[in-house]
Amino acid sequence: MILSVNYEFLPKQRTVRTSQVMDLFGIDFEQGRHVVAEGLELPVEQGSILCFTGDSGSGKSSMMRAVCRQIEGVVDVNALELQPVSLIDGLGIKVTEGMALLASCGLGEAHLMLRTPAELSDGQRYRYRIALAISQQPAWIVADEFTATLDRTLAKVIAFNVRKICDRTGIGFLVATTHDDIVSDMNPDVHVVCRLGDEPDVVCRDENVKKKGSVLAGRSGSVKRPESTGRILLGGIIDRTTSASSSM
Ligand SMILES: Nc1ncnc2c1ncn2[C@@H]1O[C@H](COP(=O)(O)OP(=O)(O)OP(=O)(O)O)[C@@H](O)[C@H]1O
Repeated sequence: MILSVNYEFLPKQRTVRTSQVMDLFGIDFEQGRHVVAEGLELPVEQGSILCFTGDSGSGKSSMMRAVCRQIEGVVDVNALELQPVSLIDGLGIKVTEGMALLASCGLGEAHLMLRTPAELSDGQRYRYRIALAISQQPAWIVADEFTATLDRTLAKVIAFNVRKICDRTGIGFLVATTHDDIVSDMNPDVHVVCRLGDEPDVVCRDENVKKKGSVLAGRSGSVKRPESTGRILLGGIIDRTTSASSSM
């Protein structure tokens, strides 16, 4: 897939104040565009994970939106409508499958499964959105601000589980985050590093592996497990996820 993403410099609405700013910075009406990417080649394959990282404003969301315009069957976790029913009811799948899925998204405790989305914390609600998106088994799930509302240990666990779910179900993921600490746990097929004022870098997992001559490349069972957190509840998530994997 070839991506070109750019925005016109000039304001949509011209006012006296916008003209003054343009004068002050020497911007005239013919002048340029803000280029995020120009003719960037991105290998987008069904069932893969593309992870966009970079500073705020570097173009992660813009790039993801551009990819979404060229693929089909996309569910956006941030656009999902949450019904005022318990989490386990809202998924609309078998109870055992629902429990396993919620556990893999860090919602493995019974008292959480029985709550409605409105009764969750922001971070819990985000995790529920991911579970809900997965329950719909779309071709692609897009998650902007991925794990931004989560503590970093939990974020890494969720990233690790997303990799496993991708490998197991064939659902593709497009995720964007300023926190690149999740990249090693998620082990994306394509890592797009967006840069302020420069073209993004594209790092492909297979190429990476080839370059390093490593055996990390396998599509399953090769993902590095996050280090033990020592937190009982998080440990529970990992344990439950392990047993959940077989039923999904
Ligand atoms: N509709 C638009 N029109 C003009 N410029 C835009 C538009 N959307 C985004 N931009 C600009 O493109 C650049 C990249 O924005 P984008 O939202 O893709 O960044 P981001 O890396 O996702 O940032 P953040 O982490 O803060 O969400 C920014 O400078 C932004 O101002």
